Amino acid sequence: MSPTLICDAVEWQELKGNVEEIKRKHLRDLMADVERCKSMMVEYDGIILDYSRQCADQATMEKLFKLAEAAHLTEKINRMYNGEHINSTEDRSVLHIALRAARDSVIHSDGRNVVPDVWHVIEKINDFSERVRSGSWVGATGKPLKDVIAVGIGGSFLGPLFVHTALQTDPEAAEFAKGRQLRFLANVDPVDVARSITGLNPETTLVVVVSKTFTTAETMLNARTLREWISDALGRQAIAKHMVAVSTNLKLVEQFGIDPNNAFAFWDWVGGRYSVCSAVGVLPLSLQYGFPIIEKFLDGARSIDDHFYSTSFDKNIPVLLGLLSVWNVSFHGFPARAILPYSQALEKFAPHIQQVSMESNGKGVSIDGIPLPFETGEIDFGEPGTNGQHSFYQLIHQGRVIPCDFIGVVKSQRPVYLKGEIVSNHDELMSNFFAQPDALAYGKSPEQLQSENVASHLIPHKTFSGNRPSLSLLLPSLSAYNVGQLLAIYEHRIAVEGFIWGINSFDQWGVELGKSLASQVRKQLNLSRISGKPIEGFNFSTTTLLSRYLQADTGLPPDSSTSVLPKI
Ligand SMILES: O=P(O)(O)OC[C@H]1O[C@H](O)[C@H](O)[C@@H](O)[C@@H]1O
Repeated sequence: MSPTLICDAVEWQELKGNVEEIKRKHLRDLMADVERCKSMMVEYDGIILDYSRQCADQATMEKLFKLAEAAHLTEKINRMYNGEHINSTEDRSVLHIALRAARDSVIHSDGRNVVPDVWHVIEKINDFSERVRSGSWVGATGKPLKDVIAVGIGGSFLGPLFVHTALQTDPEAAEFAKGRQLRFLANVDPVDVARSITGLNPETTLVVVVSKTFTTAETMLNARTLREWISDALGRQAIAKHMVAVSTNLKLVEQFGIDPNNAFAFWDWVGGRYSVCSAVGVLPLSLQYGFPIIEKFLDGARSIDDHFYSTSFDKNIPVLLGLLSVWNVSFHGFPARAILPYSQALEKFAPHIQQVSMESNGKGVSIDGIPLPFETGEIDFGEPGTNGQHSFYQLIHQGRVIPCDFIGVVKSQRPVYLKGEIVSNHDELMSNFFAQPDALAYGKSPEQLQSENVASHLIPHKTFSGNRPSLSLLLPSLSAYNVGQLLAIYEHRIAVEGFIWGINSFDQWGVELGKSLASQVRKQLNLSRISGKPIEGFNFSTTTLLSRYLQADTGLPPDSSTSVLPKI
């Protein structure tokens, strides 16, 4: 494929022209065209995508599909599914689809069919989680392990947290989780350690250390801290019963002191932020809910993998979503995207997508290393509706234009109805899901306000310009299967955006610089605390702040020969 930039393609220029036309139209008028709206609704496997409230028309869509062809989208998707090294800067394939592939499918990476490897680990998780859950695997003092702390950060944390939070209130999953707890320890802040162990007994706790590299500073210090917490209470030999690991680096797992038999592997062709369907998510989630529930989650993701691979662009939900994001960022110039699930169970969805999207697509050069003359990625943020409505929606309605993803669920996980109320509680929630997109699209004109006899000095304040784009995704329910579908839709959408922009969505060099500067600070803190060495090699600003920091009492005993665990 040629190393030219997509913005030089005639198809890109065509869209530049189209956006000027679209800007002259108001969504109010676009929404009046029923044929247009019909063409902007697709359904697959129970999920409906309605993108009729995008500032776009059928001509835009045709041009976006042409842009996709110009960007060789189909070839790029095929190269991903064929296990080619599309993550070229790390010389790796990108095969999270293999993590949820059917047992009999064949997916190659470097000449090897990886599906049997995947299923070998799945079987091991199934077996281990069942032993822990049934009480046949017990802790060092013979007690069943009913609580799990998953230690990990970034991709080794956010996806599993999102899925866990979504399943916690699913009636079927909750039934299987009775009497068990799953907690996460991500931040290296000792306060997070204190929170994660408060109320837990080491005798009945299993710690799962999750790290692709097994070198991440935060995770390793937290893992050492929990190792200390267990051995302090139960002795060093208890580690074998109370700590297991998920990693691609099984050598380091063993060096840490975890029995290699209790390590669950994954592979370098799984990116951290795309790893929730590997042992990273499947192990802690199976410990909590049992593997049969998590298998449904994998099935849901697989359904979308098949759809993404084989469906034409005009009916392909992840492709449509990805193209619309490119349209909003690169042609309309909208820098952000709000993710607004009308479901409290999806409260950790936006934080997960923040990593998947911003770590994948926040890049400054093309995959061939050419500086980009256009912006990539978007600023993702979000909160469940209706909470967001009482927080930042003011800005979305009358301030800056932010394309919104409204995500709704037809059937509540926990229906409630109060006698005498005109609607059920879920209907009340969903009234907002259906109303907000129109409020954004149509707005409210000064003429409407005048006809309502609004005082003239308030008219500018109460006017809504409208013409603010959104799209709606309606899921039938929020079962493990649907959660898997939602995850895969966003994973592939984000890949589509990167494929169109011509960047590498699967590396993350931008996280390295801060890490290496932190290690210089760590060395300085050690030298200053232990031997009173002066601060050297930092600028005026950092030197001043470090001096202030070092002057204060740490709250720790001066003698560093004993460990101190959080007081709880
Ligand atoms: O799983 P680990 O190797 O511990 O990595 C955890 C995280 O580390 C870094 O911050 C990367 O940018 C993330 O993509 C990754 O998920």
